[in-house]
Amino acid sequence: MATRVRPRNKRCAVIGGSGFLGAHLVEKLLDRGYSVSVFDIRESRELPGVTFYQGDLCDQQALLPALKDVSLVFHCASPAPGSDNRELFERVNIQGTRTLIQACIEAGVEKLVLTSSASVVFEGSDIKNGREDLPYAKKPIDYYTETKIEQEKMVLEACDKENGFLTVAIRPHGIFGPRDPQLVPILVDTARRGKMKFIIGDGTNLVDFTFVENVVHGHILAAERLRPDSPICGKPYHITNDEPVRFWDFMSEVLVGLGYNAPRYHLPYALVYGLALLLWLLALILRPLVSLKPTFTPMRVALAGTHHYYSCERAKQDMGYKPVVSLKEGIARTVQSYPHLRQGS
Ligand SMILES: NC(=O)C1=CN([C@@H]2O[C@H](COP(=O)(O)OP(=O)(O)OC[C@H]3O[C@@H](n4cnc5c(N)ncnc54)[C@H](O)[C@@H]3O)[C@@H](O)[C@H]2O)C=CC1
Ligand SMILES: CC(C)CCC[C@@H](C)[C@H]1CC[C@H]2C3=C(CC[C@]12C)[C@@]1(C)CCC(=O)C[C@@H]1CC3
Repeated sequence: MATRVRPRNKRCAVIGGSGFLGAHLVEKLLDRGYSVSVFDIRESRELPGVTFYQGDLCDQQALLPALKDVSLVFHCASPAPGSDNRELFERVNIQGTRTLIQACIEAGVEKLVLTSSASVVFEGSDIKNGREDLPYAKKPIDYYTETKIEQEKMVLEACDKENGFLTVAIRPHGIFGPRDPQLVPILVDTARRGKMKFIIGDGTNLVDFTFVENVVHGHILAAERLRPDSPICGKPYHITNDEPVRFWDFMSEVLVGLGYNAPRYHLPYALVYGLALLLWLLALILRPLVSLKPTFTPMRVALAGTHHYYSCERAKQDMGYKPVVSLKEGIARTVQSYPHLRQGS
């Protein structure tokens, strides 16, 4: 029997495809008839239609086989944002992205879709309905944000219609959903250690939390709309649930859904932020002797106590984006997917 050869424009690669977002993206791409190469430093679960390449993004020779005969690349690899390893962020997010762009050009890839972050404009103070024309953070709040800014600039500047290499950046915010390794697990761990009793600030700050399937939907729309005549070339796009929610209502809904108490007592934002900063400094000073991992980092406190929600009007206009799963439904599906994190299990 003759094997069906998939057209080149249905072959794509997902860099970081073993991760939370990457794996959801791979599953949706398969549903839509793509064949997928996954490139990741970590192994992923085997799926029909997926060829897995294990390697480091910073190694061009390792990347090239994964990009062979591929016209579309999604780049969603990054070190975990919670780390404070500057060298690792610079190596993977900056040097690795530069290497990936060179490898894409060498392999004849036509389109590159970057997973950036709405946090590239966040400096720790309120952002309400922020649009994509906000300037990049001048004082990024951590190394993750600092290197995500450089990464996004590099990818957007590489957009070259004349030579047939098109790029776009998707900026999601607060991704959550089944198999997320950070938001729900960190929240539950904090609750289990009895530290989720307090609301930082007055609890009215609005935030975007975006269900993973909406983020995937935004990536695929961008990839399919990315053509030389399209307005999206070389631009960043916010992708959110378009339903800003009070940070503490969201946390409470997840906690209560899993059988834990919602936080009740208020603490002043400035006090908690100051303490988090002190702890962070202490951890830095003591690093040669002992490894301290504070739960309440300055970044987490800033995210928990300020407004940060973004407009996705541009994505609606230029690519017809509309969330496919509501916040309510997303929370219900997420809570259901973590039976092992329920209170008492
Ligand atoms: N989780 C969130 O709330 C948000 C995430 N993002 C971005 O979305 C992307 C995906 O994030 P998640 O899926 O949450 O993270 P994740 O940690 O689950 O996935 C990242 C993947 O990148 C891989 N990776 C790391 N270093 C690598 C290297 N040197 N070479 C090859 N692969 C490497 C990891 O092994 C992992 O599988 C990242 O770019 C992140 O900055 C943006 C906004 C919010
Ligand atoms: C201990 C509690 C005060 C907070 C627990 C939940 C947090 C772990 C998460 C709440 C907002 C999340 C978030 C991110 C990571 C996880 C949270 C801090 C990002 C920093 C992930 C990477 C990004 O690009 C931006 C995200 C913003 C929201």
